Amino acid sequence: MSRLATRKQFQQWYVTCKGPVSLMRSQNHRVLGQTVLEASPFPHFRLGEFLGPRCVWTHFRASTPFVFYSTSTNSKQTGEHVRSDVKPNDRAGRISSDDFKKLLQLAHPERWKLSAAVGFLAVSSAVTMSAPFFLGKVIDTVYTNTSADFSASLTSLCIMLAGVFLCGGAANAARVYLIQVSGQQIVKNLRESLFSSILRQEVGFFDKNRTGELINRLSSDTALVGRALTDNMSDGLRSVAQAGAGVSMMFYVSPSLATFVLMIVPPMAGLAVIYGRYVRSISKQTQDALAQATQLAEERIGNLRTVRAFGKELTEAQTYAKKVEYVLQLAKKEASLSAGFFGMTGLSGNVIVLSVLYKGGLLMGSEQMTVGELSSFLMYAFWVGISVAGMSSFYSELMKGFGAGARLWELMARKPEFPLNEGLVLRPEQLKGALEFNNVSFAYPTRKDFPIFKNLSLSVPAGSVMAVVGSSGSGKSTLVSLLLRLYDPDSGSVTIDGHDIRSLNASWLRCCIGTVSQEPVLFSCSIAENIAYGATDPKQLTTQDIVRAAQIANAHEFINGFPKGYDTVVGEKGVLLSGGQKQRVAIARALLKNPKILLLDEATSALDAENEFLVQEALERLMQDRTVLVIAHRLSTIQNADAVAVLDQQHVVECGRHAQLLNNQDGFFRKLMEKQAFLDAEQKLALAK
Ligand SMILES: Nc1ncnc2c1ncn2[C@@H]1O[C@H](COP(=O)(O)OP(=O)(O)OP(=O)(O)O)[C@@H](O)[C@H]1O
Repeated sequence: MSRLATRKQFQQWYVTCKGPVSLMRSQNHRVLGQTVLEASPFPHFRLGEFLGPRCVWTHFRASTPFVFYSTSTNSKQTGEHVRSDVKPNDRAGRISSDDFKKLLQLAHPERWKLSAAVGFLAVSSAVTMSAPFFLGKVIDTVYTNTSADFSASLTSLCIMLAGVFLCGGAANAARVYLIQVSGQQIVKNLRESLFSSILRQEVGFFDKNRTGELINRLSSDTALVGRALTDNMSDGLRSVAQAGAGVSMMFYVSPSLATFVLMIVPPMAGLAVIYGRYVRSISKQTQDALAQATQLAEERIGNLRTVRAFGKELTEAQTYAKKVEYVLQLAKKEASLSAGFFGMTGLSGNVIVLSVLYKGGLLMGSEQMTVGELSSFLMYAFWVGISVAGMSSFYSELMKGFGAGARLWELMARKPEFPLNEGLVLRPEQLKGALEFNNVSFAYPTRKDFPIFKNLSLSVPAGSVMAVVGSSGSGKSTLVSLLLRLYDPDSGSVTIDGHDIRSLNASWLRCCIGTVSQEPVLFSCSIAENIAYGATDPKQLTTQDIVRAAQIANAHEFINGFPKGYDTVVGEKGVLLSGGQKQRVAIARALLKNPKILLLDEATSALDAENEFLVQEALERLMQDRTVLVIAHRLSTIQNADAVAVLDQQHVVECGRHAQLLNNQDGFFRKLMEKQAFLDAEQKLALAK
């Protein structure tokens, strides 16, 4: 979470957006105020005008795409019309000593390889920079051709030079190898710790952050940091060393020609740098636009079934076409600017060479320079030009690395709101499974102004089955999330056998609770692997264990019906299985977990009669001897439960046995059942027709 400490920093952040926006100020997750801007300041306004100086965390919601940019740092953030957490990176473009330290720490385990690489770099650069001098000597030897043993001295000079070049080549190869291996090692370490840091975060974090953005940090930001530390650092060092050595050698070979060159090069190089920066900013815009198009494509392809079901292929294709058209326009602009840039740099390079030849020719005419010296000088000028160009790209790549690094440190340092593996672990015989919600009030972190529960209390005795009913959106699934401690209540407590779950070890707690949801998610691997996922230690499992679980879950037969049996791969999210089959695999998975507490979310979508029977039978077997909280949609589940809790108006309005609740003529449950019965009758009528 980045802190926007002073008003001055705020003042420099601007927003462009065509539609209404709302800005929310909060501190320590408490909303301090909200400003809704309907239309007046658009399309361009300054954040500082609307937000106070002590605002440390700002939520921004807009109805159309928006862009944030800072005039002070020239950095920018874009977004779609969905909500976004604004974290302007005021440090963009500036390197703090802390950032530098962190980068160095990252390189520390690879210090020996990197030091060796720097040694090889020194050797290869020395060879590269001595080459023009000795080549000049060769040219002079050939040109003057006066001595009697001309052939012998030329041969020995060339053999010596070939040996030196061979050493230079070998040193360069060793440098490249060591740098690349260390870079990959650093990226690997970074990815490992970032991935485990992401997995440790609480579920609320994933409500606020987009998956695509996190994946991007994992794949490209880590690669950028690795490259900045290794390839860029090595290329940068080489450029600096070669530019320094080149300029010195130019002065050594001909001080007057070197002074002349240094008078014309800096202004031209300055112009090229300014122009290059402009080209880079356009290129950044193209990248941003491309990222938006890719994001759209990713989401629509990932949810192709929904697109198809709504017949939106054409609309989506047109939306995508508009986005890529925008990318094309920017790319054309970039192309013409780049064309100008490269044309100009090529021309200026030739102008410099021409000037050196002209001035060098004059010096040769007055016998102040030999042909070999002029050749050496030209080669040094060429190397200096290449090294200076390398230094400018080194700087921009290093900045990119620092920017990516800052985003990674932030994520890696983030402490999850609930630690995963701390707290009390009960002994197996201590765990009975009695559940209790005591005066629980709760609102989701992303919607603090929309309470889901107010002083809700509910008690589920150990070993009993509690059915939870209520209209859609009344908070049934939220009860399950609180029990799994995916979120913490704002007030009140949730207890298991009298222990507040906040005091229990969260990993252990989740091992004691089995869940089967309406739409179970399977992973894209084999059926056997999906079932084994439920076991605490899958390595201890035998094939018989998996088959037995599948048999109890009524899944064995259909699995055996597949040509590859238990090795059948189920596709992304289990898309290659039917709804009923997925549920039975999920039940087998839960059976292997053998939990004391079971949280079930019955499927609302009707299965065919046979599947319904098989799933129901499997569920009944799974429920035996456990405390069960079931979000019930079937009358039979409600009738067979030990108690039924009815959720409405943010709390439990009724709780008791099915028959008892039905007897209450004005009760919410009775009305719900009447409505349900009415719906059922209508469904039967529709089927009969
Ligand atoms: N991650 C979330 N962030 C913010 N709000 C949420 C989140 N998940 C659910 N909600 C909101 O919380 C409320 C209760 O949702 P919940 O899923 O618990 O209801 P439900 O009774 O299970 O509904 P249904 O029967 O339709 O599945 C809804 O208004 C929903 O929009």
